[in-house]
Amino acid sequence: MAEPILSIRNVTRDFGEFRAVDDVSIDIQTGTITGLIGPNGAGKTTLFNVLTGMLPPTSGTVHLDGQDVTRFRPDALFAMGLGRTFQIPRPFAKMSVLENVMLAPLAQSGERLWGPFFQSGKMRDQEAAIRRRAMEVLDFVTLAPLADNAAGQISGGQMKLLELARILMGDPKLILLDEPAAGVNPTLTKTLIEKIEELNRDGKTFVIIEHDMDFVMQHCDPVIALAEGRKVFEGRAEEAQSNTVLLDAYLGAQVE
Ligand SMILES: Nc1ncnc2c1ncn2[C@@H]1O[C@H](COP(=O)(O)OP(=O)(O)OP(=O)(O)O)[C@@H](O)[C@H]1O
Repeated sequence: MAEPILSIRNVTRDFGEFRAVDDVSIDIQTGTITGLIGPNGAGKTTLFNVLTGMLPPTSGTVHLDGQDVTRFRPDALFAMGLGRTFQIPRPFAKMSVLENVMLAPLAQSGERLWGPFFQSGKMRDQEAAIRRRAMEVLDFVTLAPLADNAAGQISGGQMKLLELARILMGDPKLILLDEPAAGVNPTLTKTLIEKIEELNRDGKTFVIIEHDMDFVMQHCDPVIALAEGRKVFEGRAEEAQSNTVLLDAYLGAQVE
């Protein structure tokens, strides 16, 4: 098998005495849409935060494309092709949808990368190129008609599409989505799924945290489950549904 795009080895993350992620090892294969499931508090978002450099692991390693990126900063990882969205989108509310997208590479790749352009006389050309690219990605995520609207005024589902547009500015090869369908109406969820599948056919790899089991069953393969910080299942979606360890984990979490 080809080298995994992301290799997570024995990752543990403690908050004081509490172990939120416990010795997790996962290989994400290039070209897959992996579903990451598990009851509330299982450690899914914490694992994303470790993978994207927002939190250092207490121990363990993360390799991206074979390179050890453990403790790399989010902007460095974004520049290397790792994009992520958040459970709760947080656009700059007063800025337009287009401006939010135009800011993405500046805010996330850092001045190091873009600084020289802005110091040179090419600034205006550069801004026009960023604007063109931003309109392209807005068009792709179906938000072009809302380009001039304030980002704070669009719906929650549209904000999720806006987040996807922002990370697409970096042309990521690996995209981590945290609950993309949560709180999104069925029409926009359908659009989001179509876009994910189109990007996937184009070669982009996805890891998706999602509670909606229909979504996971239909669109994710493989499925990985965490419970109380540990990996308790890895396999096909159909197998997840009848896995007793996993069912116990969900029932246990409900009882608590
Ligand atoms: N910064 C933090 N400080 C202390 N505890 C934290 C912190 N972040 C997360 N935790 C704890 O770690 C555990 C795992 O949380 P996490 O958000 O990763 O779970 P999750 O699987 O993403 O849950 P959900 O599905 O509800 O989003 C929870 O018990 C949470 O309270």
